[in-house]
Amino acid sequence: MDTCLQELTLEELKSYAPVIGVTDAAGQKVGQVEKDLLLYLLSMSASWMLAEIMDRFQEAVIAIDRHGRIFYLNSSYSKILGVSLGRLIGRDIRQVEPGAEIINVLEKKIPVFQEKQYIKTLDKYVSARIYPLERGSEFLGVVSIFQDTTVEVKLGEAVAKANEIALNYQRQAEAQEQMSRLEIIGKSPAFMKTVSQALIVAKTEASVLIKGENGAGKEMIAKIIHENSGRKTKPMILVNCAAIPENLIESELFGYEEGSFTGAKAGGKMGKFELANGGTLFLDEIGDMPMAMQAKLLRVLQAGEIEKIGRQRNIPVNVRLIAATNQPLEQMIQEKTFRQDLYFRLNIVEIDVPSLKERREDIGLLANHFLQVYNRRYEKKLTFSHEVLTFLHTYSWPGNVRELKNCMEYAVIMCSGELFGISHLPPHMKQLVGSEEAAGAEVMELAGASVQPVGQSYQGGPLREALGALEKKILIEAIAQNRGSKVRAMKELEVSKRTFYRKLKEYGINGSEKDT
Ligand SMILES: Nc1ncnc2c1ncn2[C@@H]1O[C@H](COP(=O)(O)OP(=O)(O)OP(=O)(O)O)[C@@H](O)[C@H]1O
Repeated sequence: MDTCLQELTLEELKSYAPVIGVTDAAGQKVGQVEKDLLLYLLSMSASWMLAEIMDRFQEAVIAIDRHGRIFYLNSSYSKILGVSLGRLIGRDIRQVEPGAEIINVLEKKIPVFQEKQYIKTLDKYVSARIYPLERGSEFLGVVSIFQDTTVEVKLGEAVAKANEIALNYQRQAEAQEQMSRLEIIGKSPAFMKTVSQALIVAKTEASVLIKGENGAGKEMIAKIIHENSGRKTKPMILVNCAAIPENLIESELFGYEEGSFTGAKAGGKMGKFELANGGTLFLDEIGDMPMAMQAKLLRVLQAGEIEKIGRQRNIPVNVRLIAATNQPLEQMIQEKTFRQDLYFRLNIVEIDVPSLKERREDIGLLANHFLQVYNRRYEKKLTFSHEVLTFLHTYSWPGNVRELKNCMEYAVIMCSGELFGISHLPPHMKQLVGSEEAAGAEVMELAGASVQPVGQSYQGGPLREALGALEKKILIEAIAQNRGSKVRAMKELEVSKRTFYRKLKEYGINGSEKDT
């Protein structure tokens, strides 16, 4: 039978007689051809066409049969992997590319899509789609189609890096701005990292546990968090857990109703939780909170409401909690003096404030700042002598920034001239000048030393004022000798908590607002 070959499909061709007559476009017989030869030629031309098409793809294609033998590769495969096709056809994929994902698909027969796969030997990234090849229920092999995404990935990484740098820069600028607004001094990387962490956590509602030595600036960091949070228009209330007698802590925190106990104030009393409602409650020296109180605090944090003494119904409160400590709470948990459940509730985010000796770059800045502050306050014009500056940089500062601040105030008060020399340092520092202890050693033995008379002669004026000035100096010095710990200074001076904190407030020592 004569036929027009272009119109035949392979399937139709198979049903034809072994010899097929061939006509031209006008229907004229032009010759004949054997069916088998025609079938062969057609199958060749089909696979040749397919290969031609596949070679136009930018994606690399590799196909293996069910035994793992490579039977097809397109030219992008050889370009991306830098291998010649001839060397790979017929080889076992397990030997060519051991560990390749295509081997997993061969074994599991489940498709795999990989976004960013790194090929170490080529230093290239590829994204791949790997499918099992099936005809009906028969498994034939696997095809993997992948793309070289190295340029995109590296570009993406460069953009991410640039963004990170820009973000860091922005964070640093933000940190600087906040620091100057709140008069917080520092430039050391360690301190700047702490400030940056505070700014990040400020935007969240997470409870924060601030750790650091006495006087290192934990309260300052708490202020940064509050001032940069959504609660900044509401109060930040400070509670120094160490300064409140154990029997008063509950009424301080939760308040009481009028007439709820003998001695209760008329009209009752608002507790710190109520005062901080909508804002932030800063619990300083949380390690000093008695165990019974820890349990009550935990209950409040879990329930979001307080039990006011003498009141029937609980009061809902919305308070963000920031706690601070210089004590090893983890060890206290082991010793059963601090509740583990409370620790986890408080320590959603932990921020460490570095001690001053861990950031000596900040000493000069801080010393200068405080000298200017007290020069203005006491109307003086003190400048540092060379020896004092050297000493300040080598001293170990066990009381951290607070000790440095007190030292500056002491010198400005004591110095009658304009040059701040060694003789104007507090006695416990003066005696270290030139000694090895000044150079980084802890002044442990001074912690228990008795307070020395400060040795300033009477300079005129009423006795009441002269005694007041002397009392203030003694308080400052006692705190400095106790490495900034007010609690220890108070015990050493053998005065009641009430008197001690009233005097601190009276003389404006160390921000009396936290000493509730
Ligand atoms: N970076 C700083 N810049 C300026 N002043 C600072 C800085 N750090 C701390 N201070 C000042 O030092 C004193 C002690 O700081 P702060 O009360 O924040 O320390 P603390 O770690 O909370 O102390 P404590 O352990 O006694 O609670 C405060 O008067 C504070 O104003």
